[in-house]
Order: sequence, then C-alpha cells, then structure tokens
Amino acid sequence: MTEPALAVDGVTKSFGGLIASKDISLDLRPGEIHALIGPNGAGKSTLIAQIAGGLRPDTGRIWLEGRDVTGLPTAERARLGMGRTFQISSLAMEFTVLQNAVLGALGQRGRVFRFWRPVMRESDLLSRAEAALEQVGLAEFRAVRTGDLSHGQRRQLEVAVALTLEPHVFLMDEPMAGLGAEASRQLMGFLDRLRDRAPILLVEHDMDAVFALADRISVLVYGEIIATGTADEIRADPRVRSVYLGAESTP
Ligand SMILES: Nc1ncnc2c1ncn2[C@@H]1O[C@H](COP(=O)(O)OP(=O)(O)OP(=O)(O)O)[C@@H](O)[C@H]1O
Repeated sequence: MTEPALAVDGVTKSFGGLIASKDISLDLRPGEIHALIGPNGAGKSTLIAQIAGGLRPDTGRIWLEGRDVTGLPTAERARLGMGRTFQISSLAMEFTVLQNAVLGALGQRGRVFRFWRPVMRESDLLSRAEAALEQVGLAEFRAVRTGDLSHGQRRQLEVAVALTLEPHVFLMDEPMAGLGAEASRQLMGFLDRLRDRAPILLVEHDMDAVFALADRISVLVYGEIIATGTADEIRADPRVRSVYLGAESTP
C-alpha cells in the first residue's frame, strides 16, 4: 500500500484527569479527504493541535510522509508540507487579496517582514502568490480589499495562503463554519478538487458536507476513535448510531 501522507500513531494526551486523546491512530492517504467528526468536546481540536505541533502528545508519534515530526515545532512542520487553515481567520482584512497571499508566501520563507514595495517586486513571491490565487479561483480579485470579499471567498483565500506553502497535506478546522448554503456548496466543490492537490484532514460539524465529501470518516467520542470507514460504513455502524448520532437518527 502507498505510504500515508500523514499518520497519527497511538497518540494520548491528558489535561489533569481528563484524557482528551486516548491512544488515537489514524492516517491520511494521498488524494483523500478524511473527515474527523464527533460531538463538542470530543477532542478534535486537541488532536489537530498535536498534529500541527501546537501541543505535544504525552505518548505516541506523528508522521508526515514517513518522517517522525513529533518533536518538531509548528513552523518546521509547515516547512515540511503541513498546510493548515484555522477556525478563526488569520487574514489581514485591510490588505488586498494579493497582499495576503504574498504575506503567506513570505511567512513561509521565515523572512523578516519588510516594506511592501520591495516585497511586492520580488518575482518569485509574487508568482507563488498569484499561482495560489489562480488555483483557488481568486485571481480576478487580486486587487480587492480582503474585507470586501464574501465569507466563502475569504475561506478560499485562506486556502490560497496555505497553498503558497506548497503543502503536501492540509489540516482544516471547520472550513464551512458561518457559511450560507450557496457558499458552502461552492467551498465543497473547491475542496472536492483540492484533494488531488493535497489530501485533507477535515474537522467539520456540517454533516451534509462531511458525508458528501469524505472518502473516509473517523468518529471521535470522549477522546477515542470509535469507528473509521466510508460514509456508508459510518452510517451503518451501530456504535456510531448509538453513541454519537443517536440510535434513531441517520446521518
Ligand atoms: N488546554 C486545555 N486544558 C484543559 N482542558 C482542555 C484543554 N484543551 C481542551 N481541553 C478539554 O479537552 C476536551 C476536548 O476538547 P477539544 O476542544 O479538543 O474538543 P473538540 O472536539 O474540538 O470540541 P468542539 O467541537 O467544541 O470544538 C474538552 O473536554 C476540553 O474541555
């Protein structure tokens, strides 16, 4: 079998007496969207933080393309190809779309922030930023103030900023949150195409999006993965139905 792009191996994390991650193992394969679902407080954000490097697991390892990154800081994981979008937007609303993308490309190089004019003249930064905007379909909005974009377009710009890093995997924390029906539909189409560029570990509360998009779904309950499978397998899984979804409901 091909090597997973990302692997979580036996990760455990406690906060005092609370076990937020209990011996969690999962992987992300090339070309797939793997959704992580679970009730509030199940431990999704805690797991993502350990994968991204913000939190250190008590035990267990994180592997990125066969390399053990457990001891590496977030920036180093990002440099190695771990791309991320956040629950809360990290965009500068007063800047243009292109400036935000350039800022992303600049951050990737670990450069000290410099004045806009010379930065905007650097052709490789610019071309990287413009390529990322092209990929998310925002090229024609390059001169628009970011604050003037729709919510859906801002989500796309966040992905573009992550793309300037040329990620090998994506971690996405609730990208659908706050979007209306039309924007959600558009973003879903976008994520659907994006998986070929880099596989996505997707934390999402929007079950319609999850069941429509995910190649595999893992269900986290009280810090423990109780099932991993395709949408059909998860729908049919009796543990999922009784523990998480409620025996009566059908996801
Ligand atoms: N830094 C911390 N210190 C103590 N407890 C924490 C900390 N971070 C998370 N927890 C606890 O760990 C558990 C898992 O929280 P987490 O935020 O990972 O869940 P979640 O599945 O992401 O929830 P939500 O869907 O609401 O975002 C919760 O009981 C939470 O209160």
